[in-house]
Amino acid sequence: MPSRSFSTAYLAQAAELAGNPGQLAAYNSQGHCVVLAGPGSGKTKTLVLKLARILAEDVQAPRGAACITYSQECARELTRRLEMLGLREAPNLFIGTVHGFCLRHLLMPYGRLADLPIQFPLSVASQRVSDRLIRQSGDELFGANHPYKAIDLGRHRRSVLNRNSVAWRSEEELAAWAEAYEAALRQGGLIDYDDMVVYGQRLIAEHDWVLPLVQAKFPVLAVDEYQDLGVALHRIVKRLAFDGGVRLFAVGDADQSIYGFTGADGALLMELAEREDIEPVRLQLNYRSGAGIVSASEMALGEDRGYRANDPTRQATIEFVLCPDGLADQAAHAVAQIIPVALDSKPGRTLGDIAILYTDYRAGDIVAKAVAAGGFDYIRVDTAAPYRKVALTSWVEDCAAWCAGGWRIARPQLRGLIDRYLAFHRANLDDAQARREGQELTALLWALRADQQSARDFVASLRNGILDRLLVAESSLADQKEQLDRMTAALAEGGALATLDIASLGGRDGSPDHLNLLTLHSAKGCEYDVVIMVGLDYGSLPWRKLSPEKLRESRRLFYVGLTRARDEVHMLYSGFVEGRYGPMRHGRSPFLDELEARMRAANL
Ligand SMILES: Nc1ncnc2c1ncn2[C@@H]1O[C@H](COP(=O)(O)OP(=O)(O)OP(=O)(O)O)[C@@H](O)[C@H]1O
Repeated sequence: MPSRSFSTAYLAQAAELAGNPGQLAAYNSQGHCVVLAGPGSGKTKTLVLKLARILAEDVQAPRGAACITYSQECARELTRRLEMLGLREAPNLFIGTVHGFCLRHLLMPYGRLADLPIQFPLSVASQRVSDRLIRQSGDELFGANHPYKAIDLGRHRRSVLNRNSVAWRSEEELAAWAEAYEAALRQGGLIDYDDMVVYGQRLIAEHDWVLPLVQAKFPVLAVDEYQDLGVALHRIVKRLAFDGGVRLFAVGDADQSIYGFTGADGALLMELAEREDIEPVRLQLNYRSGAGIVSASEMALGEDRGYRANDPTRQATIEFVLCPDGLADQAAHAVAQIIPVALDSKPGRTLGDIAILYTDYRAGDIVAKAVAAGGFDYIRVDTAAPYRKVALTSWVEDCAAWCAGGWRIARPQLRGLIDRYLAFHRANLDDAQARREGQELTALLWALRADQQSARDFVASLRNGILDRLLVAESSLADQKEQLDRMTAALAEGGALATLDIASLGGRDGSPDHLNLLTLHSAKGCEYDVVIMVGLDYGSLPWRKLSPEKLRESRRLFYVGLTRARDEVHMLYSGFVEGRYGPMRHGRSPFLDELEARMRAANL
């Protein structure tokens, strides 16, 4: 057990690992370690504790660690959990997405020296500009209404890194489109999100001198959700760890790999775990779900992984519900029947403990309408959400949480908010400047504390007070400014979030008073008492006529949904999906047929 000074929260959590030999082995590991484990097995918990321990025992400031993950939601969860242990974003602790790491810690410091063929200072294309250039370059090459899809363009760029290879040319149209789009970006002096990782990889692969510089700053690299990170990051990790002497601690679950369309591949995690110089650790206990849900989820996956519930006596509810009149009927049933009963059946359970999961934002629109008609407030996470979570919008939400009362219990911590704010300044601030900026932010947030205030006024004050000035000075934040502008527009009179108050803005990642509406993809990494999955019809999940690989990925998506639940899973279906020309009656999802048959055979 650790020797240096640790917070009480750390000691309490670390003590919990003592009962789990796998977690303990990972926690005590001395070199590179990869934790492979199923849902709810405490991978993220082990990762944050191990990182805290390494930082206290093995690494001296100003050296530190980089902790990276795939999405902004996961990065925020990591930030939250590390803060609870007393660790927060700092010059020697990076907590964020792979894109943020590549931009801030590879391309910005070393890209110019390496003479990368991109323009410095770096300027990141906003989503709007990037979408426009993709569309224009495609139309110019192939004419309007061409059959090629932007999603495939992205996958090709992310997954084939060698532009001189046969693989790059094997999809000739996508290669030509990528080259035209990138030329248009460069003409505007811009890079996009994929460029960050692709050029980050190139920098690391082609310039040996970068390795000791990264290693000097970050002798430790922790990666969460490894299965989602794709081939470019995999190469960055391998080069840093096995050529650059960076110590690696990675966790992931290939069965939860659901981003194949972005080029991610669960096999990369397995490849890593099979190396001789890595200590692999497997975790079997599921702390999250009741035993019935653990068994059912393995049946849904169609694989026997040997996972067990930590508490085999805990009750679980799993039900299949036919709602014959389509998705709106399913949503109405969830609102009128399932949610009221779920709220009543466990003392202290709130709306925040319940989630409705669906396949895409169109289904989200139908669900949101039914939920609003039922009089419930909700938080919605999908592509139709009024703004995307990027580091800046997440930070604004966390400032709101602090001002709305979080300051009383240091959740989030003010120091963490200041350090994240300083990290938005791409130019290195000297100590005096950093202190001044920190003092200014503190004074502003202190003045904005209020238990009740409109979110619109709060965001306007934050922008007028400090943010707009920052955004004018930092062109590399253009993509993030776009999302902040969308947040501002949604909060304006007549906007989708016009009535939001500061506490709800701060609680958009989870609030006891709001039901959670999410796509199955966004639910990754989350947990709820009660999970209601809607749209489980053939043609929706899975789509029909999928390739075997895409069908496997759909099954994993179904598995991710099921495994979010602690106590109850309700699976709703109608037996048809709405098509362009009316209902298409292909029956319910074959995943449900299989699962129900297996559960019956096992007497579950
Ligand atoms: N040793 C332990 N003792 C008690 N509770 C634990 C232990 N390890 C993890 N937990 C709890 O189990 C739950 C799941 O943990 P965590 O989120 O770290 O799992 P995960 O493996 O990252 O899950 P997923 O892959 O589904 O996102 C959390 O509520 C966590 O606090």
